[in-house]
Amino acid sequence: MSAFSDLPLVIEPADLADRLDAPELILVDLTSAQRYAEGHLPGARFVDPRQTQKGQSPAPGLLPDKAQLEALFGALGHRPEAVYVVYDDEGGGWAGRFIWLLDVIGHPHYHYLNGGLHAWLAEQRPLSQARPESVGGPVALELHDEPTATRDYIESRLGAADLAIWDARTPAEYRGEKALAARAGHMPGAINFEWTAAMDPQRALRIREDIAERLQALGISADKEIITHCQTHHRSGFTYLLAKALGYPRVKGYAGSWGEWGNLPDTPIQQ
Ligand SMILES: O=S(=O)([O-])[S-]
Repeated sequence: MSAFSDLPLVIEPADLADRLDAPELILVDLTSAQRYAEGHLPGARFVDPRQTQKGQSPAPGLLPDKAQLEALFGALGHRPEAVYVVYDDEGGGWAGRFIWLLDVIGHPHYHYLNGGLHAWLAEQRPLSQARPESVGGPVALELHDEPTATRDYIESRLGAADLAIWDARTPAEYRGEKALAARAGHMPGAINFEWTAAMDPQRALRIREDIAERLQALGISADKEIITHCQTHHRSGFTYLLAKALGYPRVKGYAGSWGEWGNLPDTPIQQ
């Protein structure tokens, strides 16, 4: 049995500190190369957030090629019994996107460190500059479609009573006042709740304690299928993670996000 078996998806620094030596742990740092070099959680392996995206215009947030993912997870020492704990230094965008990737590869054992590096440092916990060795070559992976919404899937579901499209961008992007694509605005019926509004700056960017009620009041609720997006499915990595952490049963990330939707000529858009 794993040392992490009894823990919820979102864990606290003390939970992790007690388990840093667990053999099944793969601790993943999704900050930046510079931040990682300055000091990271002991034993953490750095993943450049760019490795989690395809990186090609106009929709850089699409899933990387399978071979890239097999190399990435091989280097991390991926194995069926591994338990991933992921963190970043921005309140959960890249960490959440990595959790979406774990769902895509069908790996169920993972946790998000609430507040990430900020929460760890706020508790004066130690950092390390030691870099764990890369573990090995590519591992064979099977990719799953269910965690991901495509443009066609979203168009087939628009207007459904049991659908909530969670737009994690800023209100200005949502309203079309700020354009990061050829066409600006939002998907018909989408609900705007910007990702940072779910973080508590007074508690080292941990998830706000009243988040369940706030989302429920907006109609982003557990009885709906949730499809979340931003510009490149980076900010919505966090909202994807959050919906899962709240126990919502049907959650998808739109990897194409606004980079795809807003650059297509014929997708329906509201302002
Ligand atoms: O993907 S993004 O909206 O954070 S640029």
